[in-house]
Amino acid sequence: MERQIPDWMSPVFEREEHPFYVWEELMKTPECLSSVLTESNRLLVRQAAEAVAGSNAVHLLGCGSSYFAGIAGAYLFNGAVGLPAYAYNAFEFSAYPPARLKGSAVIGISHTGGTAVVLDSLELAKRRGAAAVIGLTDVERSPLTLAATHVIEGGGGREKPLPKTRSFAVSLLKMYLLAAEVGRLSGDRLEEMQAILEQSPDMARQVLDGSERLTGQIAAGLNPSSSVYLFGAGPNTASVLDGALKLQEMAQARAHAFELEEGMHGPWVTMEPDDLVIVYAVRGPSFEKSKKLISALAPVGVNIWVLTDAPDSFAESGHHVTSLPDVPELIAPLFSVLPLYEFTYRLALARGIRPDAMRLTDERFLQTRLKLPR
Ligand SMILES: O=P(O)(O)OC[C@H]1O[C@](O)(CO)[C@@H](O)[C@@H]1O
Repeated sequence: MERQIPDWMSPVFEREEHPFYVWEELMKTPECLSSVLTESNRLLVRQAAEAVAGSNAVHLLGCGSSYFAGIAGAYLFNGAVGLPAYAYNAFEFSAYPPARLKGSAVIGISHTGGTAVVLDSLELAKRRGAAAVIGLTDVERSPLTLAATHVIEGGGGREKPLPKTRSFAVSLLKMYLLAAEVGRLSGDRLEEMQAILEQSPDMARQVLDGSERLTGQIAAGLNPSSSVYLFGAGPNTASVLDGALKLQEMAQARAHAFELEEGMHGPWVTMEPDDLVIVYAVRGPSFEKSKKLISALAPVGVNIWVLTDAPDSFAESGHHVTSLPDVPELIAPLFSVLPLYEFTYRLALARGIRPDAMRLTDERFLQTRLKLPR
């Protein structure tokens, strides 16, 4: 069948064994975070923050991982900066826009800087009188750069494989730096958060190194037909959404992500004993409820993996436990998502799946991908 493969798609067909591109990109996360922390970028952040500081609300939008980064950003703007903030899928924003965009800040997130509905959304925001139209992209001189009034770049350029990993952490760092600066301009002291962001490349490296062994063990022990359920609350809602997306993209796993409370209102009854349940139990308003979910699931017999900044609370539990860094919950996703990517990569290898390919080596899926409207 006659067809044109776009250039950006060709790397997904290149590698047939470890290390796949997706692994290389994930391992580059620390250096890509460092590339955001440059003097020139700090200037861009300061200029963008001045524009956001005078706004009456913050609207964040993107697709896939970039949308989920927006969800995490909304928690921070609401929780630490005191600006009402909302996150949207970019198509939803452009087709069903919120009322009263005048005077607001609209932040479009796109790793590639070329996703059409993100560009449409920023044009709409300008027409409707937004006070600031900010773009976060990892690709310099991308269409997003032209569409936005302020752009925060850096981040290592376009990821080669279709499933993106480092882009989520990079978008979060840019957004957190922006929020911290807006907070500073408004008189809030977010110094602890700022200090952690400065150390984020080293901390990300520690999380990646520290979780590699356990994530490999969990992946190797999982039954090929098992589903994966992910539960997270607050900012870690973004982590479970992105974790599930990567499990689908890289390992074609049946993965389901839920806000903690939502998952307890029905979806849990579809679990089977061989399934894996991943629960974020992070100190904060949802910690006790997460613990109760974990202990309530015992009779079902599922495998449980707890990601927590309070590992002592689960020392005797018999579950898989990953220790997360001791950081404020509002910026936790920058680190807490990383073990999920490692697990997903190992699961793809264990299941004989090429994680770069997003199933496009199967002609039927390739034909569909080429026809999907973007
Ligand atoms: O951030 P961008 O470049 O707009 O792309 C969005 C999404 O597209 C994908 O690459 C493929 O669906 C996701 O991994 C990513 O989150």
